[in-house]
Amino acid sequence: MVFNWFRRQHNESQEQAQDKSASPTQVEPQTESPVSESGEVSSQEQVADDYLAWAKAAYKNIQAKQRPQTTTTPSETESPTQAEAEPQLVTEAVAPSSESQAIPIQTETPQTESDAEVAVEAAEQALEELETAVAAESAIPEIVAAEVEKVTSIAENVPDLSVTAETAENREGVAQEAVPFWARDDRQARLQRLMETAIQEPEPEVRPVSATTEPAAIAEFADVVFDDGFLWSAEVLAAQGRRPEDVSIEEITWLKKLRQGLDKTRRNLINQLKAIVGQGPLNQDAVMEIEALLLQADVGVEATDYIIKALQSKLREQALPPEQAISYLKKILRDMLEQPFVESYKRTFAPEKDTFNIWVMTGVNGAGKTTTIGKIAHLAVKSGYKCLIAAADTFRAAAVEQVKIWGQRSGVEAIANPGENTDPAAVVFDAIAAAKARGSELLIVDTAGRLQNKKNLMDELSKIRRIIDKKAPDAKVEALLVLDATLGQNGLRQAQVFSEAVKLSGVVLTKLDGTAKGGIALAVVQQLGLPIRFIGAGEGIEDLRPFSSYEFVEALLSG
Ligand SMILES: Nc1nc2c(ncn2[C@@H]2O[C@H](COP(=O)(O)OP(=O)(O)OP(=O)(O)O)[C@@H](O)[C@H]2O)c(=O)[nH]1
Repeated sequence: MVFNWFRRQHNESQEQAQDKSASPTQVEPQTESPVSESGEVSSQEQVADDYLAWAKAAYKNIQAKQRPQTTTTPSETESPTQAEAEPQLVTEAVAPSSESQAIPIQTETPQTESDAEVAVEAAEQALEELETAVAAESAIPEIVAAEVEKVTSIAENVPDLSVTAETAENREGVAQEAVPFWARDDRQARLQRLMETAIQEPEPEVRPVSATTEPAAIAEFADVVFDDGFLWSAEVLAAQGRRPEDVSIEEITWLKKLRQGLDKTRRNLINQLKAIVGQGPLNQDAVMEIEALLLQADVGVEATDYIIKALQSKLREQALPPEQAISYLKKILRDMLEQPFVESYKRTFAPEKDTFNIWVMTGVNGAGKTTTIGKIAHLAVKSGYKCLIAAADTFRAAAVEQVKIWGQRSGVEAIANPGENTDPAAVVFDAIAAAKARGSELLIVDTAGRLQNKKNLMDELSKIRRIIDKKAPDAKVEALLVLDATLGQNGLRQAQVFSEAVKLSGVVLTKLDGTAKGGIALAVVQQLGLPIRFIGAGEGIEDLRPFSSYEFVEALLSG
């Protein structure tokens, strides 16, 4: 059952999800007692205990999901080389991505695992080639020698490689019979050298699975200390009604990253806001202070006015302690971010399964368009979609190369037109034909982001649209604007131009990591009326996720 990263649920329930008006990311959070099912308002300690229990359960499940990869014992059907190599290389808990530090209890990152697997495969292949060479009637000494050399050099270069004496002897035994007499002495000497150099490791020691991954120990977790980021992420997921058994380490890692990314914006906002809103109805000074804070975070004038009015009217009605005032502020922000869904836009933004979806990506150069295309392609592949990229930013030759590289990273082919300054619409034409021929479900179209001339931009985008309408009239077409969050209010002006040139389905906000201008998300929604569809918080392939107003606001305002 594939997890759909766009819908944040397993694909099995996609059909039902389409009927629902709210996606899981928009589930109204249970602000009082997120985990308790009794309906009673729990005490804060009880709530904290519930979250902790949830975090432990999630941790247990994450560990359990990783365990099958980590405790593999060699099966009888495996070749001696595999059987000997695996226990040695893969006995520690394995983190699914390079971000293994996201797991609160540190485990060894198995960096050597894939290297070694590749090396074992290479050695196997080289030995096979050697056997083939020596078995061939026509084999000549030079070929045999070259093959032996190859095996030897692989073994020399990979100290962990468990090509053991037995393996080499077995191979040799098989090969010896087939070796013509004239090759034997030379080969014998070289194989001897191979064995001497390849046997680097003693008998592989199968280390016991650590106590914390044993079922009994998992159940307890009494002395597990979760880091703050893990607990916060668990709390955010639990509050949205997620179940511990459905949560993956990638989701936790992403939330930690988002929170970390918004750290600068949050630190500038939260303490001062708490101090101000905790003093009862807002006087003129308090209003000005909040205004300054929000404007500094690039929330924008209109959005700031709206927030202050909403906050003020609530605080006039009722004096709230700081925590509750912040909770109310969070609700105001969430409602603002959700506003586009109330009137104009569908909440869920995911490629429809078994349908031809075309997503046209727009944005100025440098906004992170190429990177975003690669990340979305990666999400699509992970979610089980057949995906293709159209490299239609033909304005810059480097853009085509970049998008191809990102395509390779995500395992998605990029259709490009050789030659400089080719017609982007022609690339789209070819890409649609290729996508149809291959039964692709999602075609992501890169476009040039020339802003210097609005007319050019409009012409180019409308030409692409015309081709799409003609070649794929039944396709479900969306257009996304990629916007660099670090540009703050300047980015809004760009967004304005693009939204006049093409009907946008939403915005991808990139580079939220490390900016103090995270409030720009609110300005985009408030001033342009566009929903945020994805957010990027890093340069890595995993550093982009569908936008969730709840998660964003929590990351922005949780103390
Ligand atoms: N920190 C950070 N950097 C990002 C993010 N997204 C993209 N970048 C970086 O921004 C730079 C520009 O990204 P590109 O994807 O090449 O931008 P583009 O819009 O395609 O621009 P051109 O390649 O000039 O057409 C690269 O160095 C990316 O690594 C993000 O979410 N966080």
